[in-house]
Amino acid sequence: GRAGAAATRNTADVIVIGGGFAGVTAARELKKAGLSSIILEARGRLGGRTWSTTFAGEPIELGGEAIDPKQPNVWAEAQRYGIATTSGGGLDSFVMPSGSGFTILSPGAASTRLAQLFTPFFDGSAALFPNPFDPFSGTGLQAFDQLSMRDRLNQLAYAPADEAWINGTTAGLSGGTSARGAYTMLAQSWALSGGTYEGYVSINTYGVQGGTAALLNAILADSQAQVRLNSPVAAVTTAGKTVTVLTTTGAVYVAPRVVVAVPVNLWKTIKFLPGLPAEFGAVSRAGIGVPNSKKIFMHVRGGAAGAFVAHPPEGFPISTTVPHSTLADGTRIIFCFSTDPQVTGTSVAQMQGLLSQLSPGIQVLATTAQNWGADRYSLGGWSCRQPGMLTGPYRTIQQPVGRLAFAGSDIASGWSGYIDGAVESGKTAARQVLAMSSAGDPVLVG
Ligand SMILES: Cc1cc2nc3c(=O)[nH]c(=O)nc-3n(C[C@H](O)[C@H](O)[C@H](O)COP(=O)(O)OP(=O)(O)OC[C@H]3O[C@@H](n4cnc5c(N)ncnc54)[C@H](O)[C@@H]3O)c2cc1C
Repeated sequence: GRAGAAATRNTADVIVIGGGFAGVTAARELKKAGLSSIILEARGRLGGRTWSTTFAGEPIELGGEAIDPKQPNVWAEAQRYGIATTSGGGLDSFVMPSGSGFTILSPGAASTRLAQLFTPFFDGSAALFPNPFDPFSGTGLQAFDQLSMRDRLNQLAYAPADEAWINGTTAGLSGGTSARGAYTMLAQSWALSGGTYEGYVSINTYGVQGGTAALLNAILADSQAQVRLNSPVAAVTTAGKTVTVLTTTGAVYVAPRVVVAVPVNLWKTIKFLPGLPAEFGAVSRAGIGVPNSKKIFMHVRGGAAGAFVAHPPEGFPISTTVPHSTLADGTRIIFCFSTDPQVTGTSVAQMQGLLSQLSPGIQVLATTAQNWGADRYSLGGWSCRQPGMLTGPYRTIQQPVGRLAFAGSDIASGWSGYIDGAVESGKTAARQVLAMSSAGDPVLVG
């Protein structure tokens, strides 16, 4: 009847909560297996922590950007849909810590020393992660997982001038201080990169032609999912064979199975009935997406360092700084990261003050930034597990609970913290959904 027809519109074989790479990939994998899905996305756009937009007339990515052949899940998606990759232009110099300031070096000289300094940091990574796509494959993981990146720096007792070259990277990845991020997080990325500094830095070489949105949209089209934007989920209730999903706007969706593909940091904001195992709430409250995380784009002119990469030390208000593109008039677009609560990224004067220290004479013309830490639908930036998480609750939070499967780069087995991890986890969640028994499920029409 009429009431039944109205109810079925909000029904599919699977409800996918969250329309980032993890959720969209899960929907596509489910479609391949013959299951329909509805994607409920809180924002007015898909993509989550990837966001293709423009700045100074150029295409930019305010979130995740680079993909690499060493990241097999996302690379395969680009190949599957015939989406080409891009790579950046030339590089003039590296700007590195020196005394209380900075020095401008040739890329070759700086890279050689960076490799020398980083290599001992990662000694033993291959034993910890012999199969780097299975984070539990190694021996001795338990003890190493208790270490923060700061603990590891301290173990190696670098001379202060040496440590300053690499602690900006460990602090930036950790979300502000090297004491926050787990050493095993970076050790696993290193192992995934083939165990060399060159392999590790090369993962930032390639972008996606047409932006990450082009890749996401290709996967989405294949999923044939219905997409409901502006649909933040407030509650997920399982009763018998039915999961009922309620949005903050009062819409109700029902399905026999659900994929929860929101950031881990958002789990604590959704009311799950019955409640999830304690590990889920504990990790969500502690956080995997790093706090205060910002990506800042700047349109600049001139400067002594030319097109430069900078690695400011821990405590400097911005971290890694990278050239993006050169415009026809010779001005440049560059970007940097910051986890300093005092840095907004939207103040030209503030960025001018900081960049002048890196590349004297540089002129900042305009900026734009995204604060992922403050964003209510990410509550954090890139993923970085904290000490003890991998060998503690991580296995549990990768598993389904009843009719709910969980997805997201934050809980990936391989490249957690990367688009690749989101794609991997979407595939895993779809497999988990397919493995859930369908015996006695309600027959859904629609
Ligand atoms: C600044 C920055 C730079 C990065 N750089 C790179 C890079 O160069 N290369 C790389 O590979 N990775 C990079 N990453 C990481 C990469 O962007 C992420 O790992 C990946 O995009 C995460 O995808 P996801 O689907 O797991 O989560 P998300 O993209 O966060 O998707 C989750 C979705 O859930 C939605 N949502 C949240 N709450 C709700 C709710 N209650 N109801 C419904 N929907 C909800 C969100 O709006 C979002 O769309 C970067 C990340 C950041 C922040």
